[in-house]
Amino acid sequence: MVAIFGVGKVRSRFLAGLTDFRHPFLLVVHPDSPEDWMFVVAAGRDGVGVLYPDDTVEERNADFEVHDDELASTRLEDEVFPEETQKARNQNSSEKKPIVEEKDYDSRFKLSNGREVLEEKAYLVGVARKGDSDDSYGIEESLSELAQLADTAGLLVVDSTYQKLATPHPRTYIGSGKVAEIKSAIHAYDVETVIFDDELSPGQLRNLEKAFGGDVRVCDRTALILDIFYQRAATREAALQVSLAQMEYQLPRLTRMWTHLERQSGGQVKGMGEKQIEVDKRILRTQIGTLKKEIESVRKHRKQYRNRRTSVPVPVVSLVGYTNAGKSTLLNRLTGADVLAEDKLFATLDPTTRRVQMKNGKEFLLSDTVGFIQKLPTTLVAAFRATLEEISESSLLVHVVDISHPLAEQQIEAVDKVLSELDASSIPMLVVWNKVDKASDPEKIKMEAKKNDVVCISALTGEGLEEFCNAVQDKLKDMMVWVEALIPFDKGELLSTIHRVGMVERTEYAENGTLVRAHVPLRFARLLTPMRQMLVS
Ligand SMILES: Nc1nc2c(ncn2[C@@H]2O[C@H](COP(=O)(O)OP(=O)(O)OP(=O)(O)O)[C@@H](O)[C@H]2O)c(=O)[nH]1
Ligand SMILES: [Mg+2]
Repeated sequence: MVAIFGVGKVRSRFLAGLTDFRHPFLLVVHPDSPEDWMFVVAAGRDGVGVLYPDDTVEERNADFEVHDDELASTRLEDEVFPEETQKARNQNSSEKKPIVEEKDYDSRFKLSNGREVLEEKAYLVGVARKGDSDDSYGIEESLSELAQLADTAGLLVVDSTYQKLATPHPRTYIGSGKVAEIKSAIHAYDVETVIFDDELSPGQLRNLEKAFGGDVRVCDRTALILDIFYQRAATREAALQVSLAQMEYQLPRLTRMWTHLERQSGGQVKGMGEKQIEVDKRILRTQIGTLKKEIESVRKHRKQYRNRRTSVPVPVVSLVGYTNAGKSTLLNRLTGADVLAEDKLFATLDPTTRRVQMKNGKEFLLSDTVGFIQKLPTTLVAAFRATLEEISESSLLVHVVDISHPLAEQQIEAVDKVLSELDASSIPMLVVWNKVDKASDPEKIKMEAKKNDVVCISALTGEGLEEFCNAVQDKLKDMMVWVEALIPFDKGELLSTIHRVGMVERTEYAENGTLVRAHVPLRFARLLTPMRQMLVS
């Protein structure tokens, strides 16, 4: 039997993510002798690590640094594992001494966007599949997006390369000639991290690290996106979802950590690897189970909240679209909300819903959601199911497109693909071309938009926003039903709700109430059934 004693943050050169060296860890102690901690398990982007008290200090110094002084300033973990963190604090408050000494690579940390990040040199590698259709993201565009992701994660991209292949190499993803070429580039640029544009298998990751040798780390697009999500998760729900996605990604990759450790220690830990991998996997599976349960309870809570909200018949409109398309800017512009909007990928992780009040008194709820990207890791889509349910239960989707982007068409396709994965393709959709102010030929774009039943806007300058709200109303009206009802005079509030959420065509005062003819949301029409019957009788 073991007891999970502390939760905090860990710094590790190969366990932690590329740039943000802080990852949650669990300190597992023996209940009979709590001073003898048994092991620390830490979930970092490059694997899940386990550190034992018997490990030599050299080994720990090489790969694992734990800073218990960071426990005091942990925000995310406070929210993820509040109780455990508290216990860890109590445990550590008496002896503030770090387990291992601080290493000198602190000098390599830089401040970026108010965060402490290590600007590592990264080299990007992609594979162009022979026979891929021309209308998908091209390899150069995909690599330039990968560079943007790397930049968002705080890395310094020094160069990139790609290879045309019919199918990726099963052992090393790229051919041996390309491996040699990258190896030279690693030496020439002093590269610390090589990032592949597609998800690599655990075996490919291992073989590539071996081939590049030294301290060079290999990671893939999925790990990079997971790291960005990890850096940006600011709420408990987002943190839970990202942790789950990270752990599911790491589970099959656990072996890598052990081979790495064996290599680092010159084979001293050989033999214990196999057994420990099983222990580690079991711990990780238990953790995954706990996280799933927590996320399920968040999902239930969210559903209850949604049900409560839908009892008020205001339609919910969700903004969907490629990352960086301008969804949050549009929400802010229309509602005066203060959602973070910036020129970085995945600025928004949590849905924010605000009421939009139009000039004519009509209103709807507008929800901002997490952006999509091509090659979106499936583990992330699965982990973010609770958040994304917001989308699948809305009355209308507004697909925000950055029309000034050279690959706008491919981005639209990528978004449609994710929406169909979420079973949301059947929800009515309004397409909005945003950033028209930035387009090279705005007039041409606007003409094109008219032909395609698309609204052109600039969330930044405010151009086209009235037209946008009218288009939303028109779409919502298409989903309403026609009712004629006699509302008794003592139900005045019902009449004002009809005006607020429906489209009133006519009202007439009769002897025993107000006669209303209007388009109203279906749910609301049901509420009016007795008053509709009054009219018939
Ligand atoms: N020129 C121009 N820039 C815009 C417009 N709308 C948004 N932007 C900029 O585009 C960048 C991304 O905007 P966000 O609103 O954060 O995009 P988002 O779709 O919410 O992105 P994620 O949250 O990452 O999915 C910001 O730098 C905005 O200032 C626009 O209409 N014109
Ligand atoms: Mg956003």
